[in-house]
Amino acid sequence: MLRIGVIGCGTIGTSICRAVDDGMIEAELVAVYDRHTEGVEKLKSSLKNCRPETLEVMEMSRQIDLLVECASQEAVYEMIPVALAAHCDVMIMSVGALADDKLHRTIEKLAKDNNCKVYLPSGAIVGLDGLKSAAVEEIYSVTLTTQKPPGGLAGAPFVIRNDIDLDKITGKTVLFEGPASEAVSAFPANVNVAASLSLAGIGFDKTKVRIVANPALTRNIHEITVEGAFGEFTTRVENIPSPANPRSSFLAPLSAIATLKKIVNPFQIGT
Ligand SMILES: NC(=O)C1=CN([C@@H]2O[C@H](COP(=O)(O)OP(=O)(O)OC[C@H]3O[C@@H](n4cnc5c(N)ncnc54)[C@H](OP(=O)(O)O)[C@@H]3O)[C@@H](O)[C@H]2O)C=CC1
Ligand SMILES: O=C([O-])CC(=O)C(=O)O
Repeated sequence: MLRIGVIGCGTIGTSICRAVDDGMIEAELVAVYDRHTEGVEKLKSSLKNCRPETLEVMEMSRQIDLLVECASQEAVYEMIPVALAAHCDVMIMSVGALADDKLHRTIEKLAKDNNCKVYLPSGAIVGLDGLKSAAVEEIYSVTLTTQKPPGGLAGAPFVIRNDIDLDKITGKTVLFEGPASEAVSAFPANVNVAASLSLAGIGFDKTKVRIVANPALTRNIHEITVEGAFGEFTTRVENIPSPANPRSSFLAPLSAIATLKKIVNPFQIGT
């Protein structure tokens, strides 16, 4: 059975561990880790069947087949190279870290040298399947417009740096417009999806991102428009925010669980 370790015991990590615990994913949950000991203990005590150890990445990687990162972009730098060097496959949720070309190339080389896979779930967006197919031929443009209730953008470096008082926003306001390369560091906990889009399509510099604070919303909306030799498509998802972390949409942990189910399933459905 696939042996997994989970880094980050927050919203997504907890959902993944519970899905393994409930038998929804046929895997063994060997270890978990978070920089907050109380988060780890809370998660472990909520599990009915699994008894994971608490292990740091080096020790964890010796005992698992797949490391699941659901912590932060910083954790991708710290832990993914370590796991790949120890011959573990990896799944990355904080995909925005891969906008750093040096890190991207390091991860790609380690994965190839150690014969490992790097899984990037679709996360909170829909349409990556179509984009991947379309990208076989020329893509002319990819645009992501993300709208969140202002509270869902709290703590973003862009908001802090520009001294934006999110409580004072009374109407739909465009906060950011620019390339995905800038968006993922300006809003590291909000538009990791822009990184997945960039990697599946035309790269971080050409993928355009617009981030909108909209106090009229209770949902996180991601709208994607792709134009290319194939024609044009638009997808729009209205995501219910995760109750424990309004920055992350509920679809994100579901996507992580679906990816793990795909890894252990002999049938590989979809592009
Ligand atoms: N690809 C996608 O579509 C999506 C990606 N995401 C990303 O997935 C990641 C997880 O999201 P979510 O579960 O909602 O986040 P949470 O904040 O709920 O949980 C993350 C946990 O990991 C901890 N953590 C962060 N960095 C480290 C580290 N270097 N070492 C150990 N522990 C660490 C956090 O601590 P602390 O609170 O101190 O940071 C926190 O306890 C985030 O980066 C998020 O932006 C989220 C939604 C969609
Ligand atoms: O969950 C979402 O809506 C998207 C998100 O936070 C991210 O991509 O980082």
